[in-house]
Amino acid sequence: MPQLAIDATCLPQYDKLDRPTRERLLAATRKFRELSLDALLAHPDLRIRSLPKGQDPRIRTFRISDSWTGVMLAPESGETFLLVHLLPRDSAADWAGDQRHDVNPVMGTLERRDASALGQSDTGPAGPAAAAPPRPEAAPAPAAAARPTARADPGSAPQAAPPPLPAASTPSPDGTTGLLFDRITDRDLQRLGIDPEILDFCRSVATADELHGWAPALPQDQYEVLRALAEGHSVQRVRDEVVVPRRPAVGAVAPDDYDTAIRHTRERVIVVNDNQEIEDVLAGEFNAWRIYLHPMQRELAYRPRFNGPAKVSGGPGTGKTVVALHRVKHLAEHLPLGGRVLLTSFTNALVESLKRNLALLLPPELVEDVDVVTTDKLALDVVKEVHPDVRLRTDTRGIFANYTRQHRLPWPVDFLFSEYRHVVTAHGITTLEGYLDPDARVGRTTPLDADQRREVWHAISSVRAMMRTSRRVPAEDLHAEAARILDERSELPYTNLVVDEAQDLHPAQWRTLRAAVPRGPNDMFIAGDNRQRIYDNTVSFRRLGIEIVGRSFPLRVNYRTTEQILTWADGILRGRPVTELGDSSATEPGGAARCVLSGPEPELFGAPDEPAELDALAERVRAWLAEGIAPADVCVTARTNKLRDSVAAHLRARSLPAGIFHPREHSITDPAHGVRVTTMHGVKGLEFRAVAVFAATADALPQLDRVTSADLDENQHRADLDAQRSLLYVACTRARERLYVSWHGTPSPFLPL
Ligand SMILES: Nc1ncnc2c1ncn2[C@@H]1O[C@H](COP(=O)(O)OP(=O)(O)OP(=O)(O)O)[C@@H](O)[C@H]1O
Repeated sequence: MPQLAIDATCLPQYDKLDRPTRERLLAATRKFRELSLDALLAHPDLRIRSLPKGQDPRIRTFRISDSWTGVMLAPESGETFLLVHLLPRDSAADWAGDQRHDVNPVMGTLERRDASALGQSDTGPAGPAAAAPPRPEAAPAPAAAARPTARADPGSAPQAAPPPLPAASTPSPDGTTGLLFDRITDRDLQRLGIDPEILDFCRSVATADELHGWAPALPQDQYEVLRALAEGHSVQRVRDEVVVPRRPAVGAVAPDDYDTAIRHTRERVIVVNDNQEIEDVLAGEFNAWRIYLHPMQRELAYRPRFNGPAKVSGGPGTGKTVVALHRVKHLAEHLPLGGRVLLTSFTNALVESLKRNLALLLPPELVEDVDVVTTDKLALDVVKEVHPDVRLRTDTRGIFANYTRQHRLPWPVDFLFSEYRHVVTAHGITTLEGYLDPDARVGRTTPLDADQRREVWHAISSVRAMMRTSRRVPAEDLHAEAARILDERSELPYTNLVVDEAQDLHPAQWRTLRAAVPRGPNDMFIAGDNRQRIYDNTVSFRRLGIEIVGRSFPLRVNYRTTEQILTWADGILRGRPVTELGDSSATEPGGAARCVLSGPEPELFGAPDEPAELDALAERVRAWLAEGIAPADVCVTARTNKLRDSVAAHLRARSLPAGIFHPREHSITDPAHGVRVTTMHGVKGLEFRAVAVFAATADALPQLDRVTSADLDENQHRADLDAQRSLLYVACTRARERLYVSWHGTPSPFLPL
């Protein structure tokens, strides 16, 4: 029975079809699944045709309607049909004649090239196809093409005309030609999967921009290899990060085994198993991330075994959460009898969103084996088993403030609270001797002599005792207790643990996590990004007994944000080295993220006062809605609850559908489908087509009452400022296509203006 597969790069074209044509396409695709090969080829409505003699014999066209034609790859081996494009009837044959599909010699993937544009068509550059001008598609972004918005658009007008075919150049006296790939040998290029034709082609490319211009015409995976080399990465690294993850797990794929290659090209191709799946895929009712993973993402998520804790890091939108969710799937599918997986994160809002997405990815029977809870809830549950009356306290700073006032201590409350959070509980210090240890306060800039330390220790111990007596315990102490209880148990609650947004966890929370799962293969899988650390926790995995060495993996392709938005947002962090997750003393290895999407530059607006800023915001939102962006795809974010409320009220007063978004419940006050208005903390982990950041003014960012004064502790002062800078960065990088940032009066010093 024939099998149907769909190339994700053709999905954007589906959006252009009217409803009756879509229904006809669905009916046609069902036939590909239901009829025998002979019946299919003879079907009077489908009118399956080969291309004229001399062109790719594997390509067939079929009739969708009088005006639309489908293009299929129909390999001679096997019975898998790959739907590669949907085109107006009069241009389908021309397009199909220009393309060639091959099996990559090293990666075993199915790639498409515009052979005509590259002068590599079967009929040769002088043939009829070559006479047509190059007609590159928008960059065939891996899988991102399947997203509902900002899709690549095969077959439509080119985004930018490609440069003319590069001409061969003459070597300079030193033997080099000044061309892009001079430093790479032919042998290395071949080993990386570059075939002889593309090798010839790339020998004459002079600049990365020139290469980029040719992207739509080049075989997709070979372009990925060339792009990574052009960015200056070593051959070894390109092999490890681009080639190896794409290579088939078992053996090589023969050059004429298209059937296997189609099934193996999991990044771009979906093999549909039933009619419902066809409908879901074509109707865009599915989430691309459920099916398409970048080879690197797939390799990490589905690697059978890590010999201990593994870490995935990468900038915003690089798919860390997606990888974490797929890892949970893999772990749940391979659980030993009685095993359980914990998926955890920092806030209730993040956990709720993980729960929702996990339910989309896992069948219900696997969801049963996974707990999705915040790390604090985990600790509370563990402690409650022994002390059922204990509750979590959230007003700890207030208790310290009362104590400081009542006892007229010589230190401000923030100093004492910070010693409690960042020294005593962060380092797990349990005795006065431990606190007196010269190393206990490493990194603190306010010195304390031994007598002062005794006094501080006494104050902290007294506040802790009060909180214990009341049975309302702050998270830091709750975790210390949970870790102690777990350490004494022989049976631990989980076999595997996956952490998302790991950058915000406090060391005490990490101790609970470490203690909740036995050490061994696949014990911990950690995803996070220190650029996005918005709470002031710094962590050393090594000191916490979480040994990552050799199991740390960067993700570098951004699927969410346009290049224009990410480049601008990166300016917010300018000059600040990005540190490694779990090792703040090391900087993350270089290699900027590449964005698969492109769009307009962010829009910036400085208003004279708040009313003028509100007016401009309302006009911006109105314009987005007029452009066709759905209200629920628009988010306005502001620093405080008060600003959020006033923005929502103002937008509503201007007859715009806007409601306050509550991230924890993932709910919105009326109207249900309105524009989301929320705080900057509330947008963490989310994404929207259009984001407006309101009131990025000097007095709101940084909010100085949340920043330790430099007199108290310089390092803490810097860390607090960094956390607020990251907050702005997080807010801006939630935008997929449009970003608008406004302020009134003096702009925030964090803005890259
Ligand atoms: N391979 C992929 N193909 C298509 N889309 C992808 C892929 N990987 C991730 N995405 C999409 O990119 C967006 C960002 O993914 P995700 O939220 O996992 O990134 P992240 O690194 O966790 O982001 P952040 O750290 O900013 O929260 C999502 O819309 C996701 O569905």
